Amino acid sequence: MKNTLSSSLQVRLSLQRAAFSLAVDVQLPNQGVTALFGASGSGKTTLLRCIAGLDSTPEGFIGLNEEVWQNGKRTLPAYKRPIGYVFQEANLFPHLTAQDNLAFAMKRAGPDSEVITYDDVVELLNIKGILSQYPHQLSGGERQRVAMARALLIQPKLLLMDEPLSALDEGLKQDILPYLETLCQRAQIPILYVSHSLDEVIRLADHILVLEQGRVVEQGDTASLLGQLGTSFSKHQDASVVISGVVTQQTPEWGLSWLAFGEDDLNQQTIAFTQGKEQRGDTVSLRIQSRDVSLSLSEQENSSILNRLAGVVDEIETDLSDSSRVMVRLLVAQTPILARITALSAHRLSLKKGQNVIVQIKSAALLR
Ligand SMILES: Nc1ncnc2c1ncn2[C@@H]1O[C@H](COP(=O)(O)OP(=O)(O)OP(=O)(O)O)[C@@H](O)[C@H]1O
Repeated sequence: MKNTLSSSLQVRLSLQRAAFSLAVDVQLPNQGVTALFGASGSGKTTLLRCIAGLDSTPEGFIGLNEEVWQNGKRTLPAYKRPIGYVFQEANLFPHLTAQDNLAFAMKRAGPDSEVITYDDVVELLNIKGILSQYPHQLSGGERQRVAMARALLIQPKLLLMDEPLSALDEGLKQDILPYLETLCQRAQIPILYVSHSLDEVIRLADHILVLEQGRVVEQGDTASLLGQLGTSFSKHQDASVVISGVVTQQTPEWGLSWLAFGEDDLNQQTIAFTQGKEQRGDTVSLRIQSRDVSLSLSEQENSSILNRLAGVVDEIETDLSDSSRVMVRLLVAQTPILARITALSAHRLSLKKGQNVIVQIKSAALLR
């Protein structure tokens, strides 16, 4: 089934199921991770299942790059779609070892493309030592890593992940997230990733699609969506922005690295953060939580806060559910940063659009 389409995942679907209706018309990037975010019951799983061909929407259109999987006249059955699917539960065959579960997937692999080799998958997900085990002998996190390996060894052209970490406890989640991050960076295929966790979305997603009652209400690349007001993210208690830049300086004696960010070389600012494995010259993304940002009208020379950046107030949003707080969108070197402060402070500082302020960010609070 071939058609002339631009390079992307195109999904146009409508489905009515009792009181719930799904109506989606989106064109998603054909690379990187797109997070599907939204409240319980908003239709995230239903959308994935329709894309996979597990739920039927005869009128819809689904195409990836030049392949059409569904166009109203013809529908490619689920088992013929080159899709890897990772569910909340690993769903491995209980009577097969991890290795045999993988071998089963490899038999299903499409003949024409090798996304990733067996050795790479085993190394990437660090499962060499558990290949001879049966699923019941594995921990939840190990089972989920095998399930991810299995999904990749189908050599899919699209990977669907439906809350793959939600059944794991917090410790296991933190153990498995780095594998997932590497997988997302290394896999040269588009990934649709359903999650309720803003933390996971920020760490993994390049793009975000927000669903509400079966409709797409927000979408965009992660950094710009997080930097806007009036979205579900700016109202989130963990509202954050992500800034990317280059490490220009390191002071190991103080355990700090310095990141230069900004629109261009002439208009850059530098921010200190706790040193990790990064080297000078590396590109690094930092998450700044709005609650860790404070504002001042003048330089506080005697402050313990290292990061004191010149910024301009761009927009102020009142919090309808809590009149004691406001969210201020600032531009620092043309980069949006959000500050959640009290309404009283905003009043005392007479904050208004276009005002110059000093944006103070605690280095110790910055997250990689
Ligand atoms: N098999 C089904 N028959 C009837 N209604 C269904 C069926 N599966 C899901 N629904 C309904 O469709 C709506 C969307 O469900 P869906 O599972 O896609 O939401 P979701 O966003 O993935 O939710 P969650 O985050 O809780 O997993 C819900 O109202 C749900 O009750």
